[in-house]
Amino acid sequence: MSPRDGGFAGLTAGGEAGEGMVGFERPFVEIDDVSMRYGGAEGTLALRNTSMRIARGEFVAVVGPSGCGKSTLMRLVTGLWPCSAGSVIVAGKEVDGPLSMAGMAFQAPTMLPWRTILQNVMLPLEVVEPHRRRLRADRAMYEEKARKLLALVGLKGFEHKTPHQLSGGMQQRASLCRALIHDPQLLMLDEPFGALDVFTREDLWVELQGVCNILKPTVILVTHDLKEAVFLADRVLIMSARPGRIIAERTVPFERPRSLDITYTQSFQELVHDLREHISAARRGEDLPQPSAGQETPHAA
Ligand SMILES: Nc1ncnc2c1ncn2[C@@H]1O[C@H](COP(=O)(O)OP(=O)(O)OP(=O)(O)O)[C@@H](O)[C@H]1O
Repeated sequence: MSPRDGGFAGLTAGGEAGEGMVGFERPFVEIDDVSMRYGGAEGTLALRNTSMRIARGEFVAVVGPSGCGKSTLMRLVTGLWPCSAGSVIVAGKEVDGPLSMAGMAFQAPTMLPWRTILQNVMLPLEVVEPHRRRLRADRAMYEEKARKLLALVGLKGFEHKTPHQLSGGMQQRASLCRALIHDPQLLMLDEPFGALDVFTREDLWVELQGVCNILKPTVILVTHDLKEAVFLADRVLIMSARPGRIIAERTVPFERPRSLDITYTQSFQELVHDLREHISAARRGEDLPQPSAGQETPHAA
């Protein structure tokens, strides 16, 4: 994003790591034969020989039994932890430390209680270069961008409230804005709506879909909610029980934009049911047959 683009232009796909990558067609995220063990040789093997490919701009959901290594995968992709074996490559570069091009949102919105919502949303700009430098030069433009993001998720008028003056759902909306404020090319969402009631959650699916339609980031969403995975994703990856690896995937065939009405259709429910069967089998330590040819995608690892 350029500080001279007036702010809202920054609400479209792009960003520093994309510059000079015209014609960049290799997968945006490449995870090759990754294993991860916590706590040394005798520790917990969280992931074993996991591989996947994610295309630029693709929205991928990762589902699997509890404790199978989904959050671990997120940590490896964002560079918060190094992998024990294998490689993680994002935008053509091996990940060897925290990725500044990633925006993250987790189950708990973790807003700083003494800062206003606007200040919380702008927080990444104070720590992520080159925005930190640019923020000093053009604070008004970045503030405008934060306001526009907040308006996009229905928080216009709440900019100067503090987090405790907002509901859980409103805080989660603000945390999505915070994840998006530095124009991330990669959006990592780890159970972002897990703590919310079903109505708020569904509202936020629609809002997230709308935001992604404008910003077009590459998204990896970890979720236990299979409806959420099918509603939001282009492709759903299913992990085995720990040590986790991808055992199956499903391409989601529904056109965008999707309305919540599709969640009541037979084809939607069949896909959710199919995912549930895979996860039940994974919990029992079984692998179901791989997808038929029509369901495979070119990004499959
Ligand atoms: N910091 C850590 N130190 C040691 N072990 C860890 C650490 N973080 C996770 N683990 C272990 O690694 C395994 C995978 O954990 P992870 O949090 O990645 O799973 P998950 O699929 O995200 O779980 P859930 O669905 O329950 O959120 C678990 O057995 C967990 O106990």
